[in-house]
Amino acid sequence: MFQVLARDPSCQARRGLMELAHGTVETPIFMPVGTQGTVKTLHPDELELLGAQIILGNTYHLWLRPGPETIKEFGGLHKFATWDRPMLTDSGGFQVWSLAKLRKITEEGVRFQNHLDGSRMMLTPELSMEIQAALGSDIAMLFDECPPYPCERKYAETSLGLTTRWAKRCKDWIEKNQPTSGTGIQRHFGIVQGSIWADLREKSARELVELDFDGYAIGGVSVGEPEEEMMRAVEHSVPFLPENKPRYAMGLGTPPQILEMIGRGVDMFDCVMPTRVARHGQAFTLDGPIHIKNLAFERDPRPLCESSHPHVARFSRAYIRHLFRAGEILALRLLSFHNLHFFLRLAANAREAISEGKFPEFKESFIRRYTQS
Ligand SMILES: CNc1nc2cc3c(cc2[nH]1)N=C(N)NC3
Repeated sequence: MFQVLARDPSCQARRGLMELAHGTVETPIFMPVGTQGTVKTLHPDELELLGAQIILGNTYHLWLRPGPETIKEFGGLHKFATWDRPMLTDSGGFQVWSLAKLRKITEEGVRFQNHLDGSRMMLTPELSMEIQAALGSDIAMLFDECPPYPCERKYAETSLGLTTRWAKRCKDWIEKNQPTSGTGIQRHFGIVQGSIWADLREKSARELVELDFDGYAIGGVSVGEPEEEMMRAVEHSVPFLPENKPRYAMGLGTPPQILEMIGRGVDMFDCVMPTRVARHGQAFTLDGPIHIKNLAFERDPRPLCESSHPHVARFSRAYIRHLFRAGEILALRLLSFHNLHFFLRLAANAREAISEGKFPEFKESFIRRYTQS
């Protein structure tokens, strides 16, 4: 399922290939987030034009609406959304934590109030696996418990025990029901927890590796902790994860954070930032982010960035600023397209640099230029 093609000689960065049911994914990879079955404002053809290899969907959102029955009737999420490349679905653990109200965590699962209509619901490891099988994603995330940041050590310790026991229940469900779901074998990734404690991160990683999954995510990061805590959580987890399996840092991050993580041996990333900040007028450039509403761009004839995709580079900053201030939907689409292209190119350039054995130099020069302005 995963093959390491090249390792940078002076850091932990590696280049790899993931063979999935809907195609091959090169790593390091950035995965656009398509929470409700769409990457906001963009058509699947545009995602292909961007070179997106794999996108994310969310079990929690799609379970609540339109519901797994509808999606199953269309043959799974790929057919429903007409996206025929790989998809990864998150398990709902984090979304219940971050979105639902009145959460109650029990050994059985998480009881909560649906954030759409307030109805009481219960998500369990088995149900999360069942929903993801119905979605037919290429990679399904295990159902985990996400400790808030900050939290007491005791809480983190108890929580990671629950995450491991839930991982075992997911594994039992998979072995009993291995969903080929008509769209080929679905892979499953465990999620390492343990919050900010190195020994708990090690314990969580070892327990998940013992259960043996197709890949491993580092969870409990990008939940409001300081950047150095995020880096340490990865440094304390990666050494206990198998070299020959993909590693996925969930929910992050900025371009510099992604490069720092690649240098620490992380292969996969997802973040809503590129598309979310686009809807607020922020565009990423090699000289750092710009806010298109800024008066400075009123007559600026240049494209958003020198590395912009032709699909967007044909428009001046002045024109996009006008559209954005006029509330034109095209502004949101152009900025979303541009920002995703920026993140996808960052990953593609990182892959090249790793193959050339020059990743540290690439990382340093990118971050220097990106942060100097
Ligand atoms: C935006 N930050 C973020 N941190 C995350 C952490 C997790 C996650 C999603 C995240 N997104 N999904 C999980 N199932 N568990 C851990």
